[in-house]
Amino acid sequence: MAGLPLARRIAAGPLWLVPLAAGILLILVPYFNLEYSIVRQLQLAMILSLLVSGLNLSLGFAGELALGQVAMYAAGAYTAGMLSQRGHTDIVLQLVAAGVAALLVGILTGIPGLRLGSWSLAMTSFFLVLLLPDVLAIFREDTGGRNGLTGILSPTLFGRMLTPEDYFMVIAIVTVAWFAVMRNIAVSRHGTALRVLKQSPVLAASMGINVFRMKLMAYALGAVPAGLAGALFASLDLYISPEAFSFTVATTILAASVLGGSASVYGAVFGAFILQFGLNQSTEFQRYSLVVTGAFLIIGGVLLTGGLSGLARSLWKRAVGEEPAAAADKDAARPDEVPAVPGKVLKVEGVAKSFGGNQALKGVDLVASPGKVTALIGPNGSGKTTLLNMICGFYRTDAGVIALDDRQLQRMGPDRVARTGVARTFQTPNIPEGITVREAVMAGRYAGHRATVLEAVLRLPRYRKVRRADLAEADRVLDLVGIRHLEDAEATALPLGQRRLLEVARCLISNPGVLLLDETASGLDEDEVERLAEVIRRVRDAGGTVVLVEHNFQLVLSLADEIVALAHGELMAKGTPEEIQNNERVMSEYLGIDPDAPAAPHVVLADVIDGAQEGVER
Ligand SMILES: Nc1ncnc2c1ncn2[C@@H]1O[C@H](COP(=O)(O)OP(=O)(O)OP(=O)(O)O)[C@@H](O)[C@H]1O
Repeated sequence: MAGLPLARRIAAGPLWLVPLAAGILLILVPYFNLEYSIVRQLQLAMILSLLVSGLNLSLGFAGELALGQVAMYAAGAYTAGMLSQRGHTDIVLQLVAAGVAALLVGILTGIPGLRLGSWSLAMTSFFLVLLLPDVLAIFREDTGGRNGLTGILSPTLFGRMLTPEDYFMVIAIVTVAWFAVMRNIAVSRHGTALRVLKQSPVLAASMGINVFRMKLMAYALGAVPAGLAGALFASLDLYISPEAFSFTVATTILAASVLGGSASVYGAVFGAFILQFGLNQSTEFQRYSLVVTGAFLIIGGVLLTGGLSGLARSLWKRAVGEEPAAAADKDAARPDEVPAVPGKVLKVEGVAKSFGGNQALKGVDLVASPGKVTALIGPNGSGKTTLLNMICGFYRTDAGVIALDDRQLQRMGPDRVARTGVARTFQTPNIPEGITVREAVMAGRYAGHRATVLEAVLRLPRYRKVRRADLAEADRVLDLVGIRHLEDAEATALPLGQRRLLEVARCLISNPGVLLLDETASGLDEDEVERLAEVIRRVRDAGGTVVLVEHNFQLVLSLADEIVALAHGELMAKGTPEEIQNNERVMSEYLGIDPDAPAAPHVVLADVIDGAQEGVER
């Protein structure tokens, strides 16, 4: 697809200039002599877009539904209002205090909400909104209770009283500054890590990311713009009351987020402006605001995947004419020299696990060494995946020891196990949406190499150093698996074979002590299996420790240095490929080949295995 020439030219330039220009226009609105009603709607829309942006951080980026933005909005507004009542009218002071107060509310409500897991954050934050009027009533001496907070003084800046025009500019500058922060977070390694978390907490933990801390960070950080919005709102009308923080406002924020596209940075602005101007089109709309909001929610959620920003993005892609990933060059050159992949010794001794009365593993031993491929085979239900999940820390052992070199893993959670050096792929490739191949691979270094969110927002030297290393390492491992030519493609758009190679690259970038490959060849055609086998050989020859859980017996025979065969949760056989091929129990129980059948087994074994394989593969 060729695309439109103008769109291609714009796409080649720095795209961030577009929102920057829009931001500058917004700041300059007071010079355009617009009607008062429009100016007011613009101010309210900017305040709403701050609220929506905060929700997007937890809902759109981290995948956690939280409705508590309104409570943090109120925390910011009442903090600023009460400061003002007491004569502290400086808007910068109020913004800082409101941001901190909202952050505290975010942390305090986020910890129990997230600890309880699944839907509890949505529920706790929902109750927070319902409880708000009562909380304000309890502290009515300070908050004015249901009557609202009066006596808020006009805002000042460094001792100077602000005119309405000045105050518009303050709101616009805060909004533009927050969206610059949000954009820097979204395109940083933290933004990618949040998308990993949204894709799957299991994936995030397997990459060494502390899921709880990451979710809390997204939720609490999302509180900051809500606090800022509260402070800006308090000084806008110089009066606040509980009605401004009602459940209707919570649904408006949610509807604007979904309509604009919650996984997008600037979608918050689209959604907020449409909701703000839409709801104020007529008094009828305002009277039935919940219904109107619901309609917007349905339009955004049902008719538009990814909201308006998702629609804009796909139209833009069509205009620019991006090449689909699958059409890219298939046989990219791979480097002859492979840098070392220093593996560690994985030892599993006497590991047992039962699920209720079902004894899935009954004391299994396994040793995987550097520079070797150790294959784990067995019929369906023999306990391979259970063992893999126990090595990775997803299941606790009932008995036995799992160690990587000298460190015991069996009591660690999955993120700690991953940080110790265990990396894994998944039976179904687990790849986050909305990021490129390069970003998906770089995410594998997130947990092992730190740069704080503040360093990312301000692009400080440590962040830039880590980022440079992320990029260089991504090039290295993408070269190693042979898909570097696809690094700018959308990761989820790759065909299955390349997605599996991407997962291997994402593991390798963390310099794993052991690489666990969970049925990596399933669903691949012959060429793809051969490419995968070549990659595994390269990793092994470079000194990596590889554990291969695989149903493709031919692949296992061609790659493995040692094969461990399980049956009914127990060791059935262990040995070299040759020994396993000659093991009658493996032949009969795993492959269903009758050892007494009249044939010269070694001559026809490959054909027999091929035939038997169809029965084994799922
Ligand atoms: N979370 C779980 N809860 C209950 N039982 C489980 C759980 N996970 C595994 N099992 C049981 O443990 C046994 C081993 O299953 P497991 O998935 O480890 O086998 P497998 O060898 O990986 O099979 P497959 O080749 O089909 O992936 C099975 O009986 C399975 O039903």
